[in-house]
Amino acid sequence: MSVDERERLVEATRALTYAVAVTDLPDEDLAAVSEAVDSLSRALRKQTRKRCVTESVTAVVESRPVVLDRYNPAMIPLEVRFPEDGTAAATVTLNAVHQGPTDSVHGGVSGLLMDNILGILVQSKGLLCVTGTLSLRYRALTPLDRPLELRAEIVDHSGRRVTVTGWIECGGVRTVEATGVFIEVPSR
Ligand SMILES: CCCCCCCC(=O)SCCNC(=O)CCNC(=O)[C@H](O)C(C)(C)COP(=O)(O)OP(=O)(O)OC[C@H]1O[C@@H](n2cnc3c(N)ncnc32)[C@H](O)[C@@H]1OP(=O)(O)O
Repeated sequence: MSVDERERLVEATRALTYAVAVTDLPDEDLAAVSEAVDSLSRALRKQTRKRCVTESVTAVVESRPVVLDRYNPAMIPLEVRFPEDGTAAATVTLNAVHQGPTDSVHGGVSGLLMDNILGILVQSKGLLCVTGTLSLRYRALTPLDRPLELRAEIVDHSGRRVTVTGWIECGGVRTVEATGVFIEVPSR
């Protein structure tokens, strides 16, 4: 499968996930849809790989911007920009698929976004790290269906520890603040 065709399939699957999350069809109509979806799963499983397609670390260091989780329909694709000031930035809009409290983003999903943008900033500097600690402060509910601005900046690098802070803002209101301690690991 070419990469473009894979991306198209992933996009179509995300659209399907959204449709499943919000459909209000009666039960009698859902049975036929379930059968069709099962049949698609069977068709795709005729040939499988062990793990999802991901960006290589080299691509992350060299390409600007980089798109995270482009090929995994269960994850949130994030186009990350790297401004001249050394930070990382991204804009994303979430929908009912990632709903937590009414009309708001699930807190764990905000944590995922923060881990990803903080982590990719560290990797963009050529540092191979894993998340050691991620702390989150939820200052306000993060709305669904509105553009969210994500930001990350490195505040300290001592020994193997890289400390990164970041936040999510919506309409100028900061809803989530994060601090991550990333630990350098030997390259495998
Ligand atoms: C591609 C897009 C970006 C993706 C971003 C997403 C990244 C992730 O989610 S990674 C997955 C989640 N993280 C993990 O699974 C990590 C699991 N943990 C581990 O592998 C290990 O505990 C690891 C590597 C963090 C530390 O183990 P180890 O290599 O033995 O380190 P260790 O010798 O104990 O400590 C090394 C240094 O790190 C510090 N450290 C270790 N663990 C932590 C921690 N959890 N928090 C803060 N500091 C820590 C130590 O204090 C020590 O500091 P110093 O050098 O200043 O004395």
